[in-house]
Amino acid sequence: MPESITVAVAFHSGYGHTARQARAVAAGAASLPAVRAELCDVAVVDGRLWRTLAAAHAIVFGTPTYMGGQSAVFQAFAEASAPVWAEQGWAGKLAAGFTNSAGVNGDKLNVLISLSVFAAQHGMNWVSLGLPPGGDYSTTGTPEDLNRLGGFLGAMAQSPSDLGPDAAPSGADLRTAEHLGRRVAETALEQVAGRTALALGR
Ligand SMILES: Cc1cc2nc3c(=O)[nH]c(=O)nc-3n(C[C@H](O)[C@H](O)[C@H](O)COP(=O)(O)O)c2cc1C
Repeated sequence: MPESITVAVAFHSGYGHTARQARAVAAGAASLPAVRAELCDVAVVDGRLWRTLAAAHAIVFGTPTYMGGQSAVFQAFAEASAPVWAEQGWAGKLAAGFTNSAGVNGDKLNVLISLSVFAAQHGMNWVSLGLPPGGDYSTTGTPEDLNRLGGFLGAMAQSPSDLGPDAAPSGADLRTAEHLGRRVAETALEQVAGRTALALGR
């Protein structure tokens, strides 16, 4: 068992809303003992970023939804990862994803699908959100429910277009992001323990 497990949160945020979601994912991961979370802003693509991601056991990818897709800055990072892809440097790592947009729907699912395909191209193992749908899914739901936006592939958050990042995303969406970070960290701990038991290195 290594001394600690590292979960990297590789994200872009144009105006700060998705950055709050990223911090919540990191807080959820770091809430487990022996887990360290590293926040990586992919707007800065440098050697430090690649070294941090190479050392991580899991990478959670996050981006705002812009024009129904991932932001151009995130996509530039994704394309810059091609040399890592060529060597399958992230193969076997865990991956997960999150996105935030102004619309309740806003085409967020398209972004999560794109992030999961990106992870699959890298040979990573995708961790889903693992929560039942809350909110308007049933008449007993409330806006305070975890997963109030009813996604399964990753964590979704919604920030009304006239609220700043001090006021959005909502507490429920941030707790949903925390849940994702914790779930990824738990899965990473299980994976490392399993590999140790089987004496498989990575
Ligand atoms: C260029 C651009 C495109 C956008 N496209 C969408 C969209 O397709 N769907 C949506 O619901 N919101 C869209 N929005 C709103 C953003 O997703 C929303 O403001 C989000 O909170 C921004 O996150 P950020 O502060 O991390 O950049 C768009 C915003 C911008 C600037």
